[in-house]
Amino acid sequence: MSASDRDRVLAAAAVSRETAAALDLYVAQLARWQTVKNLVGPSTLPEVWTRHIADSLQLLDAAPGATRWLDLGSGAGIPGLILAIAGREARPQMQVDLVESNARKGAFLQETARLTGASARIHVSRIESVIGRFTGVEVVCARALAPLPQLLAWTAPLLKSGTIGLFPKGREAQSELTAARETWTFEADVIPSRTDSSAGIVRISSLSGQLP
Ligand SMILES: C[S@@+](CC[C@H](N)C(=O)[O-])C[C@H]1O[C@@H](n2cnc3c(N)ncnc32)[C@H](O)[C@@H]1O
Repeated sequence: MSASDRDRVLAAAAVSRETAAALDLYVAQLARWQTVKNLVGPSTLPEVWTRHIADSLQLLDAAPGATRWLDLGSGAGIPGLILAIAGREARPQMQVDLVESNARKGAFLQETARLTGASARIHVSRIESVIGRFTGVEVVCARALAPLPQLLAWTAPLLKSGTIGLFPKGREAQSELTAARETWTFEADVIPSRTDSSAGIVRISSLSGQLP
């Protein structure tokens, strides 16, 4: 891990010392669990501040003021737990639900949420089993989980009720949008990623129905 990456990311996020300490704790937990549980791609760990933390934090600006978040397929808490740790400083009502089916990742999320004091609720479950339980969600997000048509199939009831979808994507963003439009009607824009010039955040709103 590069100390300068850390300092740059924290300065850009303009977080307090308390939030910085909680993010440091998250990074320490990730490094500790990674040695035995392999939570993230090993090659990404040295770049954790840019590849995971900054990549997650940029979602906050894609949904200004939103405080009720749902993160699907959270893995090691990316982006959901990072948003729960850092988002509450500017948004005291911040509450993030995280859905992750893998038990060892779920255990990491439970322990790290507790240690960091994050306002996160962890659901160690399959998305299909729990997605119908969530109400009042302002933003649903998912990184590196599934192609856009599958994400929309899972989240359609929320997106039809006014929830915004934020889905970080790589070069495949446009082709996945085209594929999704074969089935769904929605408004979308692609916000350029601040951490990867070839990537973007697909923002979906106003999903209005499944075409016949
Ligand atoms: C490639 S990882 C991405 C993790 C994290 N979002 C990230 O960007 O690093 C996908 C995660 O989704 C979880 N997952 C896949 N299908 C799922 C499902 N149907 N329900 C819940 N979790 C699922 C996997 O266990 C895995 O941790």
